[in-house]
Amino acid sequence: MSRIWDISQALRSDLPVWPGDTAYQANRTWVLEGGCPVNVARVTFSTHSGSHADAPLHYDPQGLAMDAVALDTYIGPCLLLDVRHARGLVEPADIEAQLPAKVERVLLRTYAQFPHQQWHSDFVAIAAATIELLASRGARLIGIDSPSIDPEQSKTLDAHHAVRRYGMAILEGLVLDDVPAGHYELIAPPLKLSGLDASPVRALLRSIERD
Ligand SMILES: Nc1ccccc1C(=O)C[C@H](N)C(=O)O
Ligand SMILES: [Zn+2]
Ligand SMILES: [Zn+2]
Repeated sequence: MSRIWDISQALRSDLPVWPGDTAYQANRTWVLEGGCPVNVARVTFSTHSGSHADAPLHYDPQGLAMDAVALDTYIGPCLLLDVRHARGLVEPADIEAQLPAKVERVLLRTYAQFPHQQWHSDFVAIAAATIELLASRGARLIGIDSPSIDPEQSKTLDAHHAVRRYGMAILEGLVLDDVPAGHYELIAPPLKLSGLDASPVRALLRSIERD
């Protein structure tokens, strides 16, 4: 019997968001009462809310938008690595020993405890050299529990541009506290948001029955 872990943040009104970005907001537009047969809501949120996928368009003006990316990148075998020892940037030395010769998708756990209630500007990001190492091992997707693979104050977005050079996909804002490091099936397709730069995902990990 396989097990499923939900590694997604809840999208909710007190969701911490990137400084200056759009807060998550939901309003009831139809209320099931007095002859109205349904409840319906309207939501407003940033494309980078919670657990999300970046589209190449986010960091490349000619990049593919969210509705145009290949979906198989977000579904398939992945390796979750525990890099809670990393400080500032996850460097190649932080993961090399745990990295197989070939890997398709890598998720990095940087938090001892995911900060659900408050924004931390000093989150751990990823060095461009680490993206290059992952690409050299065949990685098509890099995921992290931090809100970005680059530091909050970065203007050069070195990790995002390394991802662009290798055509990799990005997941950010994952919640990895409850999942032991190891091999899983990742299921985290983005919404088909036409022409947009990112999308929230319902990210799941499913255990792999090893024979
Ligand atoms: N909302 C923003 C507004 C401005 C600049 C960055 C963000 C981000 O959310 C960072 C993003 N998650 C990233 O892909 O690095
Ligand atoms: Zn993002
Ligand atoms: Zn990003």
